[in-house]
Amino acid sequence: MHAHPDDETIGTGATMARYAAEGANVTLVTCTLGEEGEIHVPELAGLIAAEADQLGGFRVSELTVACRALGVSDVRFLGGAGRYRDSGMMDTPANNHPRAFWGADLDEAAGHLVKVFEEVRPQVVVTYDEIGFYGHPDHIQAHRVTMRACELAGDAAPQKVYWTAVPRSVMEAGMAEFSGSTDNPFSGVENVDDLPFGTPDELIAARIDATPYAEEKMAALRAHATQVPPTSWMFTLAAGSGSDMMGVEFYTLPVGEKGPGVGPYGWENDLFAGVTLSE
Ligand SMILES: CC(=O)N[C@H]1[C@@H](O[C@@H]2[C@H](O)[C@H](O)[C@@H](O)[C@H](O)[C@H]2O)O[C@H](CO)[C@@H](O)[C@@H]1O
Ligand SMILES: [Zn+2]
Repeated sequence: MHAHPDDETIGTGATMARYAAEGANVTLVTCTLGEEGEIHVPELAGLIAAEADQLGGFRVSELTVACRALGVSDVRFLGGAGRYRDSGMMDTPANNHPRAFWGADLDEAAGHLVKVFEEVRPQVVVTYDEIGFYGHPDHIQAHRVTMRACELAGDAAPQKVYWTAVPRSVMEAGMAEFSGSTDNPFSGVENVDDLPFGTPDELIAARIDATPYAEEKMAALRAHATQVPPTSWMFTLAAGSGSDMMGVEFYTLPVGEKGPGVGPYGWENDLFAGVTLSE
């Protein structure tokens, strides 16, 4: 359950590609069309919300191409395409748009997700933590709607709910990797504790190694060209010594029992560890 087209790839693209390839039914629910995003493709600049306001429709096409690269075919929008609008960054005027996801009625929005749960019957659901990983209103709302849907769904609720996360140790490695780089995403940050995200390693529940699917993730990132320019630090990381980082994604487990794991903190390498698979 993601907020905008591109989040599925940035946060969980390798995981989605791995499970799709392994034969799991992967359903993506995206809450908005990303109407309020920036545009990093100069020839498309006129689509911006303040002008033609066509970016949402274009990002639907980017999402279609990205999910094809990930091998994911069940791609849905919460309440149907266009029901909820990208709310923009926190405390911007777009927060107050009548269809802004940030202002959605929680139970109404959760009801749309319950309908998906009742149809798909997921054993596992993935979304963001309480701060939406980095504080974007649509990410926070995606968290709230998902957790509310789990409360309302009864026997259609998942056995396990994961939240995307990055271990502090990986953040520190990333800061070291980019310390001398001109496109340092951590510029101005002295200490990993100063970052608004990052989870203590001991609170991580799963380290999903989908390294064999890193290239699928990169292809999907390239599909989101309006949001992820070729100069993005993600491409720098993928081309550098941090390339393995792109194929490994981490999660906490707020709902459900952790299955068998490895390492000092017993990290799972399978989101379905310990899950009862329906026939
Ligand atoms: C990854 C993600 O959630 N992207 C959102 C986010 O995009 C940011 C926004 O454009 C901001 O103005 C930029 O400075 C920042 O670099 C972007 O990551 O917010 C957008 C508007 O809500 C959203 O469309 C985009 O998907
Ligand atoms: Zn987002």
